[in-house]
Amino acid sequence: MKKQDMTFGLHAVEAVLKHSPERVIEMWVLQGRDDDRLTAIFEIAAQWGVSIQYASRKALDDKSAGGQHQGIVAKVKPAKVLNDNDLHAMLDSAEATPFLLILDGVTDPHNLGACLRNADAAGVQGIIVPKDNSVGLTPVVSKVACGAAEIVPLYQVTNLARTMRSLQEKGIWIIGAAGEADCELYQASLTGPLAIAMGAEGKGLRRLTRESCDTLVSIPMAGSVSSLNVSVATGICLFEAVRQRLVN
Ligand SMILES: C[S@@+](CC[C@H](N)C(=O)[O-])C[C@H]1O[C@@H](n2cnc3c(N)ncnc32)[C@H](O)[C@@H]1O
Repeated sequence: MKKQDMTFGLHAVEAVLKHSPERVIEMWVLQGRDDDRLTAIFEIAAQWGVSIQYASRKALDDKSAGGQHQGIVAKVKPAKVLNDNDLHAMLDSAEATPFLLILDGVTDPHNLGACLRNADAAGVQGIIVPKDNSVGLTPVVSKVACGAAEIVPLYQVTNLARTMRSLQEKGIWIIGAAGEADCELYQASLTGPLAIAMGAEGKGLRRLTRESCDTLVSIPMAGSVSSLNVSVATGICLFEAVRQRLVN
C-alpha cells in the first residue's frame, strides 16, 4: 500500500470523514481508546458505513509509517488531483473576491501542512503549486494541516508562470513575498482580487515567478536572521490581507 493512502490523526481523519466520506475505505483505532472525540468520529463513520477495527499501537505505528497518529488511522482513496482547469472553473463560479495563495516549490510537508492551515483560517479559496518539485498531499501534510487539507483545494499546475498570467488576465493582482523587496508588506494594498506568491524553503521565488508578479513586498525584519520560515511568512502576509479586507 502506498503511504499516500493512509490518513492519520484526529483532525485529519475527522475532516476527511466530514468532507469526503466517499474516500474513506476503513479505519483502525487504538485498542482500549474510548473518549468523546472518538465517539463523534465513530458516529460519522457509521453514517457512511465505514468499517472500524481496533489495533495495537505497533500496528498503528506501522500503518502511519511512524507518524503522530493519536490512536487513529484511516485507509483512504487518494484525493482527486486538481489542475489549471479546476482552478479556472472555481474562479469562474466563485462569488467572493478572489483570494489565492501561490507556493513556488515548497517541498517540506510540514510547511505545506502549516500553509494549508493558515490558508483555511484566512479564507483563501485555493492554493496553487507547480506540479513538479513541490510536495503534494501526503499523510504528513494532512496531519499537520489539521483538517485543512480536506477543505482548501490544492491546484497542481504544469506551468506556474502561464497560470499566473491567466490569473492576471482575470484581474487578479499578484504580490510576491521576497525579503529583499523595497516595498514593505504593510504599505501594499491587498484589498482587491489577490494572489500572494511565496518562495521555496531554500531558493525563495524562482526568477520567472518573481518576474511574473505585479509587485514584490518584504516583511520587515528587526533581528539578525535573513528570512522567516515560509509558513510563518505566509501567515503574516495572508493575515495582513485579511486585516485590510476587513477594514476596507
Ligand atoms: C525561507 S524563505 C526563503 C529564503 C531564501 N533564501 C530567499 O532568498 O528568498 C521562504 C519564503 O518565505 C518568504 N519570506 C521569508 N521571509 C520573508 C521576508 N522577510 N519578507 C518577505 N517574504 C519572506 C519568501 O516568499 C521566501 O521565498
